[in-house]
Amino acid sequence: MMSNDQTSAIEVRGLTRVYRPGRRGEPVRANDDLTFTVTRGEVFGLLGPNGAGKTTLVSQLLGLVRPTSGSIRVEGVDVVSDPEAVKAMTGFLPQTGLSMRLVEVRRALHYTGRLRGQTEPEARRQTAELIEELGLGPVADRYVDQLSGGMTRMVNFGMALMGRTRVLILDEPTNELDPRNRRLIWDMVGRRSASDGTTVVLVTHNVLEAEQAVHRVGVMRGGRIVALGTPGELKGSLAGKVRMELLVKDGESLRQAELDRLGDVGTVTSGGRPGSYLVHSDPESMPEMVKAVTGDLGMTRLDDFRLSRPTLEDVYLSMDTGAGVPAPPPPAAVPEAPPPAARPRRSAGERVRRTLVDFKYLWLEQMLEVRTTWTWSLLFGLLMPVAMVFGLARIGNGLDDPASLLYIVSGAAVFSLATEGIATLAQRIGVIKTDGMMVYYASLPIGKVSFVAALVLSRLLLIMPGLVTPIIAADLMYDTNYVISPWLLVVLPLSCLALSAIGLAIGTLIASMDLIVVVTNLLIFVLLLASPVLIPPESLPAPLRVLGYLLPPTYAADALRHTLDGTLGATFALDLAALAALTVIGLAGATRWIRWRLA
Ligand SMILES: Nc1ncnc2c1ncn2[C@@H]1O[C@H](COP(=O)(O)OP(=O)(O)OP(=O)(O)O)[C@@H](O)[C@H]1O
Repeated sequence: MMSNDQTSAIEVRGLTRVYRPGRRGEPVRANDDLTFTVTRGEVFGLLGPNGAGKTTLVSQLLGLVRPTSGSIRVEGVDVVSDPEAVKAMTGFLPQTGLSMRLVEVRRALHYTGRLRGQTEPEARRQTAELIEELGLGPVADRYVDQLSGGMTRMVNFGMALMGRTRVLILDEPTNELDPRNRRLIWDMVGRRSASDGTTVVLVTHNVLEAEQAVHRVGVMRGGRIVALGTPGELKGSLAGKVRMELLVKDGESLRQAELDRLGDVGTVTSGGRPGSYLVHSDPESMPEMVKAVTGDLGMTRLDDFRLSRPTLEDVYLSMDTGAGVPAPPPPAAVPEAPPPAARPRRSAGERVRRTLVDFKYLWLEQMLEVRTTWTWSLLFGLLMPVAMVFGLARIGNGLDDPASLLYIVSGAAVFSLATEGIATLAQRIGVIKTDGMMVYYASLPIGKVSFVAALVLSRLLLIMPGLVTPIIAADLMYDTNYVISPWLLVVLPLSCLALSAIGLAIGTLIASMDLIVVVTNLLIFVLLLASPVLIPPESLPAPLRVLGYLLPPTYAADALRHTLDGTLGATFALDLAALAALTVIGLAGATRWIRWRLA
């Protein structure tokens, strides 16, 4: 989509990211003045211990985390000013928290392709190819969340490949995989880079395997790149050395005197697990080294020892302990970046079409996820409101009095709507945020409008039965004499929309899932206790009456009641206006507040 006449696909300059955890926490410099380039078609590995800043770096490459200072260009496009363009050309495999877990493997791949802008035939073709290539045939029609951890990872890897993007960012792609599948992943990464010219940035802890797969490695520590080069160049610091690996029996450790003795003949580092040590020395010192091990330590203390040439893992481990760190090479000379390629403007028609396609697949995904909870939804949507009508029959003058009946029916309908719409939608957003699924959605080139619309409309179908069943139930059992006005067609969906928008806004605004649950339950509780939804306001004490009119569901219940008894006057118009305003404020706010950038 964009072209850059330089050969560099990714240019990072002076990139720094400081996190400021809480009010009292010390600022954390997760990335500290990083400067490097990744050439087009290169497989670039990022290695480093936990907390080195690798995930922060890849999140910044995707525009999900905003840099504190410095710049990133992907294919000539500035990530900060145009993250959407970067997402459109980047496939991403996050470390955790992928969505599409409650749909089948085939759909997860297909929908991801469509959300990345593929046409229907392209998405189908690539889905079939990847199922074949990744060996997912036997599980293609199973739900992703029913697969083993390793299989899920394979599916997630396939999702990252959908759309044939120019850049792939893979955060620990081989986690949880067996050796055969690890090999398969590395082979596929190699093929994409060699034949399609795909640029790959991959984070891995698997140094030995990375050595086979990557062209260049950046080793990170404490937010900085402490070594950068090809595996061969990095091993240069240990070139000509002999490597001896020692494994002491039963995970015991060497005593200080023994470490000192080995230290006389070479550099000793930890082998990365208990009782394992690496000694690197000059070939001339080899006889002395063997003597130190077999004579001084004694074979009875050893489980194993072997001599070999150093590997990239040795370089990595030696850096990890601080011993033998190769001096970081000076920052690569980055050529002056060309001005960002002009982003071809999409026509308005094309933008609308894309938004609708995104909406369709996000909505389908949401609707299909509901399959897993349909029994509960059915129970809630159909039985609970009916049960409420009869449970509330003693309020006021009971169900035999038409005025009282209307209050109870519309109150029960709106109460059930508020529970489903406000509480479950807020909690759904909370789960999406806290489970890290937002990372997945935010990494796709989709708009927030389609995302929000798909969420709301998928819930709308679920909550509508809760609104309609008490009306029908009461009509079947009592002679209600409702006025069936066409306004019902406005009031029912508008009430659902308004209360869903409130749920969405609550879920979006509150950061903690626990707090979302408390707030939504509290809202429902207050609604029950103090609202003219269920009881005529005149029978309530004044403070409760006022409180009731502060609650949005009151307007929904009031509008419903007026529609059913045909009193469509000024109060009714006011109710509709309040519901419309709540819808607009809730949806516009949620679209604005949903954090597409994570930090
Ligand atoms: N949202 C955040 N708020 C505050 N600190 C953060 C945040 N995200 C990361 N950090 C801190 O930034 C540092 C780098 O974290 P990062 O996740 O980038 O490391 P990593 O190299 O990917 O680690 P791992 O290999 O364990 O995934 C760590 O000290 C971490 O605690």
